[in-house]
This record gives sequence, structure tokens and C-alpha cells, in this order.
Amino acid sequence: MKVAICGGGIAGLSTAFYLSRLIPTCQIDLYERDSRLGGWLQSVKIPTSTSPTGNVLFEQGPRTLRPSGLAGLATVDLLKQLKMEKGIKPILKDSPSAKNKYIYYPNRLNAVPSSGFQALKSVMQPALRAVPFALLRDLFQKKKIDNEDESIGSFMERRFGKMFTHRLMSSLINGIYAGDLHSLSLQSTMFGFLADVERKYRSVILGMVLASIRGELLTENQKLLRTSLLKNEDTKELFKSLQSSSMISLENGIESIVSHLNAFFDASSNVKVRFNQPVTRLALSASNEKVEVNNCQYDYSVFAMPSNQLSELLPSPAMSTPTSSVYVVNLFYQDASVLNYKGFGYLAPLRLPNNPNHILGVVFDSEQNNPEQGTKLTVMMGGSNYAYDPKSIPTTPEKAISYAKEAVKQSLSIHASPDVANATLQRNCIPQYMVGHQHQLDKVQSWIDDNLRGRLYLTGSWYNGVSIGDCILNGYKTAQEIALKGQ
Ligand SMILES: Cc1cc2nc3c(=O)[nH]c(=O)nc-3n(C[C@H](O)[C@H](O)[C@H](O)COP(=O)(O)OP(=O)(O)OC[C@H]3O[C@@H](n4cnc5c(N)ncnc54)[C@H](O)[C@@H]3O)c2cc1C
Ligand SMILES: C=Cc1c2[nH]c(c1C)Cc1[nH]c(c(CCC(=O)O)c1C)Cc1[nH]c(c(C)c1CCC(=O)O)Cc1[nH]c(c(C)c1C=C)C2
Repeated sequence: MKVAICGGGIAGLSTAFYLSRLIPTCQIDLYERDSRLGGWLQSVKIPTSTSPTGNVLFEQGPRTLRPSGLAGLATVDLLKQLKMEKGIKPILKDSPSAKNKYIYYPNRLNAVPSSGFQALKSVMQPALRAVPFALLRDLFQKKKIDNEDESIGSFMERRFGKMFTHRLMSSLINGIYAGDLHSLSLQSTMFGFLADVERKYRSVILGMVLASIRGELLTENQKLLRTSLLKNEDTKELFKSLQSSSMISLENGIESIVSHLNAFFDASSNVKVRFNQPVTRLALSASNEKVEVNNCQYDYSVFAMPSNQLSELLPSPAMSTPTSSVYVVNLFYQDASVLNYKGFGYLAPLRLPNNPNHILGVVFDSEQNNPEQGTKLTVMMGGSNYAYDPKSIPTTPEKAISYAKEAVKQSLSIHASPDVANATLQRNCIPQYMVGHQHQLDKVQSWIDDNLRGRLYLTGSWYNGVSIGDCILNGYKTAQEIALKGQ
């Protein structure tokens, strides 16, 4: 069997890895248009004399992995298979970094409640005073009468009221999708399960408790994937040991996953990585028995590229997943005491007054991984605001760094200048699953089934889940489906 995997981000890489393990006789060609693998996984080490390690490790993209849930199980399995468990830096659930998340509103940090009791106390904070009333409101709200998809904002306002939605939920959506919760689909984002809970139980708060107790939060297919992943005793043991952690980071940076995968492919006889080879042609062969990628024929192909490539390569119905762009500014201070907060970081609500540079939030990186023994922050700017106001995109990295310094001065009272600063504009980096995303995806999938005889698989952040864990899980699932067909 021959398989082409199009795209060398974490989605394509994990698909290639699992397929190579499931079918050692399968010849796998992985096409990547760039000279590097990893896509948005971008860890950089910048030399500096201000750190005892001689450099400072910055994440220009993702930095944390979720070890819980089905996507978390797939992540842990991949880390175990790659023998990376020793490099895992767990962030324990009861640590300040996990418990302390903040909302910046209107001009101060508000600690997000991490327990029921704290939720009641949150009336004392401007950003969160609606929380207790929002939770009460949900208990008496009627449920939606139809099953149509709606925006996260519409759902949250209906269940929990406007203030809770604007101040807390819009911040959270900034911190995951860098998006506008009034445009994003409830059904297709990580909150999709809430629609099912409301349909079945009316109250979301009560329903989540009952659904979790009854094991209803996973579909039958997901339960099969979980059983399959847990068959590996080593994975099961590592997964169990990480359940006391809310997140994990990796000692040598998130991109170390890519280096381990690359080393695996170099050592394997059945995976060929085609660097600097963009996929420019994708079609069913004349015999209808093969799929052609560029000028080679394969039994199956896996599409792990941005959805805008779909309409360039196939006459399928459009899959126009919009995207948001984020300016990522990394700051390092040799002084470990410049930050007066312990926690994961803070997020800003969507329409924060006096936020001309569209600050989305700041990650307190040195709280999670601090070999440099200083203070490390990542300021993220833009998101949906850059789409509404493209002129606000900083025209140079220096400008972005000055905006980031202004933000940490205003929000964290950090007046010192950073010893090392790094700014990267990540254009079109986070897919925006708009209302109706799943309906669009279904149309494309049925076109592919009809016109490519099911020989093309879609995976990646553009389709069903933006987290690294979602991409790895879908890579595992896709490899299993191809292996099943190849039997
Ligand atoms: C700033 C930022 C912070 C994030 N933080 C987190 C986090 O903390 N935790 C988390 O779980 N997730 C996080 N994410 C999300 C996660 O990083 C991404 O969703 C995920 O990496 C996407 O992987 P992918 O393989 O689907 O796509 P991509 O990484 O986009 O990879 C696609 C690959 O396809 C290649 N390609 C494109 N077109 C072609 C072509 N025609 N031919 C050949 N190759 C092609 C590209 O060069 C690229 O290598 C973050 C994302 C960003 C941008
Ligand atoms: C300030 C902007 C952003 C921060 N992270 C991201 C943006 C745009 C991107 C991002 N972060 C996470 C994911 C994966 C989502 C998932 O499905 O797991 C993505 C795409 C991880 C994450 N970040 C926050 C949460 C609650 C999560 C998911 C759950 C988890 O892993 O625990 C919130 C959050 N993000 C940022 C900050 C500063 C912050 C909270 C204070 C940065």
C-alpha cells in the first residue's frame, strides 16, 4: 500500500507516525512545502548572557498540552511512543499556575474562580461579579427549541446572561481561538458538547454534572478510540499519572515533539519526507483506483493542510474556514521578581475599553518552565480585531514589542525593559469555525466520498479541533481507518 500525507504540521506528522507503526509495509510519502516540519509548533532558543543556560527558550506558537480527555490521551500516547515522558513538565491542578487565571477588566486583574466557593466570592471583582447570578440563571432558563447550530455568544447569553458572556466567555474565546464568540460555532468548537447537554437536561450546569457521572460526554466512536489507546499499558500508566495535572509543557519546547518525529522518520524505512515539495495536484487516477498527488499515484491520501488549499486543489464545495492572525511577542527579564503574580496568565475581553493594540492576553511562561531563572512572558495581540481593523496590525516587530511593553506596564506594573524580546506575526494561524462549519464540512466530505471514492482523508486544525491534542487524535483515527481498509 502507498499513502501520501499532504502537510507536515502536527496533524500530518502524527498521521504518518501512527500509519507507519500500524502498517510497517506501507510506503508513506509526506509532502511539506517548507524546508522544516512542525507548522505552528515553533520553539526558538535565543542566545543571551542574561540567562544561566546561555539562551532563552521562547514559544512562538503553542506552549501547553492538555493531558486530560480523549485528545489528551492521544497526546500522552504519542509522547510515550516517542519516549518523551522524561521531558514532560506537568502543571499540577493545585498549583498557582493552573489555578490562577485572570481576566483584565476594566483596568485591573480579576482572579477567575477555580472552585464553587470562589465563584460565589467573585461578586467582589468587576469582571466577575455576574458569575454567581449567571450560574443561578442557567438553572431556570428554557432550552433551545431547535437543533440548529448557533454562535457561542448566542448560547452563552441565553444561558448565562450578557455580562458573564462578555466579560468571562469572550476572554476565554480570545485565549483559545483568538476569535469573536459571536461568530464562532458552538457545535464545532470545544464547547459543542454543551448543546447536547442543554438539549437533554435543559440546565447546562446540572446537565454537565449528570452527563459526566453517566459517561455521556463521549460518543460510542470516541469510547472505541479510548479503549484502543488504553490497550498500551505504558500509555495507560503515564496517562493515569498525569491526571493530577491540568496542563503539561515540554522541557525543550513544544517543537521537541517534531524533532522526535523527524528522528523517527529518519530511522524508519517506510516514511519518506519530501521537503520543499508543495502539493500542487490532487485527483483521482484515470482507473479510479488510485489518487494522484503531484505526479505520483497512491492508494490513499491524507489532507493535513489549511482548508484554503482545498479549493485550490479540488473542485469540491468551498470549505472557507476563515482564520485569525496573532502577533506573538516574547519577553524575557533576567530579574525573576518583576512579575508580582503567580498563575498561568491573563486574558482580555473582546471589547475591552482602552485596548487600542488589541491585547488578547499574556502568558506567564516562567511559571510553567523556567530554566532561565528569570521572568518570561508572552503577549498575544490581534485575533478577530485584526480582521475588523487591519490597520492596527503593527507594521514592524519593533512596534509590536513596544505595544507589548506598554501592555505589561499597564496591566502588570512592569516598568523594566526586557533583556530579550522576540516578535512574530503568525498570519492566518487559528482557524475560525463559524456557525455552520460542520454543515460545510459534511458537504465537502460527501463530495470527496463520491468523487474521490473515499481515497482522501481530511485532518488537522482546520476541520475538527484546533488543539495539538485534537490533531494527534485525528491522526491516530485516520491511520486506523486506512489500516482497516488496507486489510
Ligand atoms: C499562537 C498560537 C498558540 C497556540 N497555542 C496552543 C496551545 O497552547 N495548545 C494547543 O493544543 N494548541 C495551540 N495552538 C493550536 C495548534 O498549534 C495548531 O492548531 C496546530 O499546530 C495545527 O496543526 P496542523 O498540522 O493542523 O496545521 P499546521 O501547523 O498549519 O500545518 C500545516 C502544514 O502544511 C503545510 N502546507 C500547507 N500547504 C501545503 C501544500 N500545498 N503542500 C505541502 N505542504 C503544505 C504547511 O507548511 C504546514 O507545515 C496554538 C496556535 C497558535 C497559532
Ligand atoms: C491570549 C491568546 C491565546 C493564548 N493561547 C492561545 C491564544 C489564541 C491559543 C490556544 N491556547 C490553548 C489552545 C488549545 C485549546 C484546546 O482545545 O485545548 C489554543 C488554540 C490552550 C488553552 N489556553 C487557555 C485555555 C483555557 C486552554 C485550553 C485548555 C487547557 O489547555 O488548559 C486560556 C489561555 N490562553 C492564553 C492565556 C493567557 C490563557 C489564560 C489565562 C494564551
